[in-house]
Amino acid sequence: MRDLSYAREGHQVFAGLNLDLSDHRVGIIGRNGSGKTQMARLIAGLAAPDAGTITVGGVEVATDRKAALSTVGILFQNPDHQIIFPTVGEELGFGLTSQGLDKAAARQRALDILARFNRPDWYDRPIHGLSQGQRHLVCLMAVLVMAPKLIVLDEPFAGLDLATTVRLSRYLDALDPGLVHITHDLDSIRGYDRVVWLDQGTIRMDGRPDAVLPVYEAEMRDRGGRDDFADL
Ligand SMILES: Nc1ncnc2c1ncn2[C@@H]1O[C@H](COP(=O)(O)OP(=O)(O)OP(=O)(O)O)[C@@H](O)[C@H]1O
Repeated sequence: MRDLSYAREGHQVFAGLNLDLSDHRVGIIGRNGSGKTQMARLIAGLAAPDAGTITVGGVEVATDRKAALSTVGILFQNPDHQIIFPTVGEELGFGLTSQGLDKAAARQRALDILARFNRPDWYDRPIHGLSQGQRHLVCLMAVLVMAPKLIVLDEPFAGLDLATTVRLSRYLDALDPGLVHITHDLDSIRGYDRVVWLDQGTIRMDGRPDAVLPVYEAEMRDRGGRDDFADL
């Protein structure tokens, strides 16, 4: 991100931010409202900056939407905000056909990824009949089928049972694409290469997890211990 400025409905979220997230696995932490989700949307090219540029793997994601689709994938907390199509197969094939792949090739790629996740019978399954955890898995497969260079995770495990969370985290950790993981669950990023602490749209601290997380935790406990809600 270079000289990034971005406002939403009059609220200045970022003003001249510079940040390079080229480490393999980066955790992003910060209080509610610090700008994490807006940063995720900007990195994925779902929103365009008012000024400055965001480049992922050489692609300017806000302007080159087609290239951005196969460069960066994003997983949200709520899969229902992400899923568009009635069946699993259509959901998995959509990104591929919009990249110019013909229907038969897209179907094969979708079947391949379903087989990889041990769900060969899901192609024609209606998504409304899947559980929340299963829908998360569909979203993850829809991202992976595009073979992106970077995956942005915006609290994707909230509401999932522990076994599913551990399994999905384990899977994501072993992947080749870079990860930018936004979370309030500090344990899930302790083993990452780097943690960036966002505070009111600026970088408060940036470094290895064992340097950043203890300072963050101490400050949050200190703030939480006071009866002052004015800073929310
Ligand atoms: N549609 C909007 N209109 C106006 N302001 C907005 C809008 N969306 C977000 N904001 C503001 O932008 C700032 C950053 O919001 P953001 O959703 O990125 O926070 P966050 O760090 O993801 O918070 P949380 O941890 O609660 O999810 C907040 O001050 C928020 O009020």
